Amino acid sequence: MIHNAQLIKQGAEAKVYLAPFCQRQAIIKERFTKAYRHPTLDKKLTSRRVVQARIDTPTVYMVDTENYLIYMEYIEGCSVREFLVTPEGQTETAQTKVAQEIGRALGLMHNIDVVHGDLTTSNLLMRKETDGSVVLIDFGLSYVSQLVEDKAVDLYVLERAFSSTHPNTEVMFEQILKAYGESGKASKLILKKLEDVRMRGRKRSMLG
Ligand SMILES: Nc1ncnc2c1ncn2[C@@H]1O[C@H](COP(=O)(O)OP(=O)(O)OP(=O)(O)O)[C@@H](O)[C@H]1O
Repeated sequence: MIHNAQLIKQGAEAKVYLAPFCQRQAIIKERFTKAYRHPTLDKKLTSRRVVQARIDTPTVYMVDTENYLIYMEYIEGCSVREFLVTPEGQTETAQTKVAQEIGRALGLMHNIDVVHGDLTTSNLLMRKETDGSVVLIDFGLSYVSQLVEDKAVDLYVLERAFSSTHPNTEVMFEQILKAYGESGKASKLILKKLEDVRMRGRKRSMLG
């Protein structure tokens, strides 16, 4: 039981709380499964890379390995998923701006060989204080890889999340890929690979 905590999400693998911590609001994530994988070598490498590359992610305040809790910065704002159902989120201007932010953030992340592993519009938050700049969250399935294929699959997972959750966002996703193509080192190669990954996805769904 966490003191004064407000449950904001009950998932299959974790509970997410909003709670006071050192005179501010913090997010506390409680995993039910075995201890956080965060302190393993791989996770340390991932988080160091992300911080060094100045990719915007919530600052981790504390990891309580005994109780499977991670304390992190509370990002005031909303997820891209929530934003896209607001009237403003359905305008072309707003979607273009957010798409550029997302594409740039993903380009930076892949530049440092971090593959997110679970890109969805719920894992992209928009910071209220900086007028909607995009913050990446939930690196629980992330890993370090230089492979073009892994990065292309990362993008494909997000593409599927867009097409299954947000109708009429094909143009927005194209804009994400355009911004991504302009910000990554090998991004043109990765975008080419994405076409193969899509084709495989289509074949698989045709086979049932
Ligand atoms: N640092 C944060 N600041 C603000 N809100 C957050 C933060 N971390 C998580 N949230 C909120 O809690 C939700 C769930 O968080 P998260 O994705 O980390 O949990 P999860 O249970 O692993 O979810 P998923 O089912 O997407 O894997 C987010 O979509 C977001 O609304």
